[in-house]
Amino acid sequence: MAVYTHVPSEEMAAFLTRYDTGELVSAKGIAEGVENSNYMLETRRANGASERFILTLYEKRVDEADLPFFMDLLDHLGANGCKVPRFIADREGQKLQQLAGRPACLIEFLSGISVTEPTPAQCLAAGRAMGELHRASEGFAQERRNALDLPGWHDLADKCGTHLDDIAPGLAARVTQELAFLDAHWPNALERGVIHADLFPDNVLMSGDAVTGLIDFYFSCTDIRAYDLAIMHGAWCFAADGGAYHAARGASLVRGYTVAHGLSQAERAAFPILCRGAALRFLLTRAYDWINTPADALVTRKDPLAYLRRLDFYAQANPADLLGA
Ligand SMILES: Nc1ncnc2c1ncn2[C@@H]1O[C@H](COP(=O)(O)OP(=O)(O)O)[C@@H](O)[C@H]1O
Ligand SMILES: N[C@@H](CCOP(=O)(O)O)C(=O)O
Repeated sequence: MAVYTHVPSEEMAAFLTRYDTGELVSAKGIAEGVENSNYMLETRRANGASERFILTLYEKRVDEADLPFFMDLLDHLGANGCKVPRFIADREGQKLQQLAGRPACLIEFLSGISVTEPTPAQCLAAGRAMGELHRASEGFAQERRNALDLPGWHDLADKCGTHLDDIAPGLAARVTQELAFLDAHWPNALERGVIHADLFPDNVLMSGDAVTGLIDFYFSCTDIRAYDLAIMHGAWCFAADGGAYHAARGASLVRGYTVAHGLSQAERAAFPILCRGAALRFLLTRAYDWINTPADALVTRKDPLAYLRRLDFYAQANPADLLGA
């Protein structure tokens, strides 16, 4: 359950009077997500027309100072043909508000559902959507450092320390060994650009095989572009429990991306290493949350070991199996 901050309905209704959205009819906390508090709002205008919105209160990892970057990026991507939600301004032109003591924004609602076990056709469409996103972001001039880059993984591993071994015996040593490998082999020279950095199936809204929306840009940053595809590969191409690898999903995802954006020889050659880095990144953030979130907290902790299994897979994978022919 990701509603960390409870907003009384009177406060929510008063908040909405700042906007041209009509009056609040219903507000429901959204169970999905782990980072922020999200509510689905329904409003009704004087003419009876109803509309839906997302209300997000920023918690935990989102720094308020980064919100203008995310807002400008989504404006830019939307203007360049990507299906991303707009941040909605109040009557005075303000998009960033305070609600219940937290930074908060009203956001356009996009329809669609997230898939759990994607088909190759859905992977193709999702890969294409990421390729289009990377193309569309080429004219975006702002930059944001990725705090969860290789030095950031070292920091996280240090913070987790020997508690990693409470999750699985030997995990601390495995992480140290992997960091040493990545320090020696990370492909820093690859092309960089704006990346989403968390384009998991739950952040892609779909209708059948078509992508209807890309959401949750709160990790977006400037980093190696093909690393974004590697993150997607780990998130889309394994059984939901992190078990079996589905080669047909991997081939379709990469094909969709390649059609929309292209993937250079250097990016292909480095892809297994990028996948190892992506797997370690999610292993570490999940492990950190596992260690630091009480077992009875309202949020469902995500399993770090599902990413250890992916890491082990990528460490011995044949590149052709990851990329398709
Ligand atoms: N713009 C949107 N349109 C429709 N649904 C959304 C939108 N933004 C968020 N959601 C819903 O809220 C859930 C949590 O949002 P998300 O941004 O992923 O939260 P978190 O940052 O906490 O992980 C999503 O899985 C989706 O169901
Ligand atoms: N995708 C990450 C967690 C971040 O959650 P999201 O709901 O913001 O995508 C993971 O699976 O570890």
